Amino acid sequence: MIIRKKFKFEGAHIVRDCSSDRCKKSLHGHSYVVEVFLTSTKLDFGQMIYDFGLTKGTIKDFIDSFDHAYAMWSKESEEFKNFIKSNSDRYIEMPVSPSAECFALTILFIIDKVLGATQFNNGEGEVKVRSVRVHETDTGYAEAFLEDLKWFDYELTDIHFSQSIKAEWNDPGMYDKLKLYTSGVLTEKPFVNPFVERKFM
Ligand SMILES: Nc1nc2c(c(=O)[nH]1)N=C([C@H](O)[C@H](O)COP(=O)(O)OP(=O)(O)OP(=O)(O)O)CN2
Repeated sequence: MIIRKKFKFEGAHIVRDCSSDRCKKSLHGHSYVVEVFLTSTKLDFGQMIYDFGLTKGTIKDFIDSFDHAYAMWSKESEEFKNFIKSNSDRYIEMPVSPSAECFALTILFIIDKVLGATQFNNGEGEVKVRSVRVHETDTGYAEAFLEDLKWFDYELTDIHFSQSIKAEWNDPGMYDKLKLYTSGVLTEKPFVNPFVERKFM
């Protein structure tokens, strides 16, 4: 079984080296729609794969990082990157191009790590991200699966969120915690879901 939760963000980018002239040469934006698909090995005590509400914490905060933000490939020139950094508060530097494909891969990559760093407290099974679909326009989307992550060898430390983005997270330290847990420095899962008092056993 698969569940799906939809998120949205308004983002800006340039996709260098693509075939579309407008896309590769001009800064432009899209109203992105992100669909996150989750699976599990069993249903939780509420007979759900994963309560939709639980995706509105860390996962939503990460996706919302891209809202009103400029997403740029770290391969951009230092001059261009410095221009963005000194003239725009919200930006994300990524080791991959900000194409729909790479947004999907990057969001999938982070959600996979977030789920691994989350302590589930309502009898959930092994909750996994099945895929992430990123709609760039009404007519085009890219969908990334875990097996596609093999195309890139990137680490959480290669993705940089600006200070202004981090300041708006419910926990401004969440990305540092995720990096510490993923690298094994932190041994306890940093994201803890609420305990649920059960009425039916
Ligand atoms: N496979 C991909 N192709 C394109 C991407 C992408 O991320 N992955 N991105 C772009 C551009 O960002 C562009 O702005 C969107 O392109 P397109 O779908 O052609 O946009 P239009 O609004 O012109 O499309 P309509 O057909 O009018 O809906 C280009 N390609």
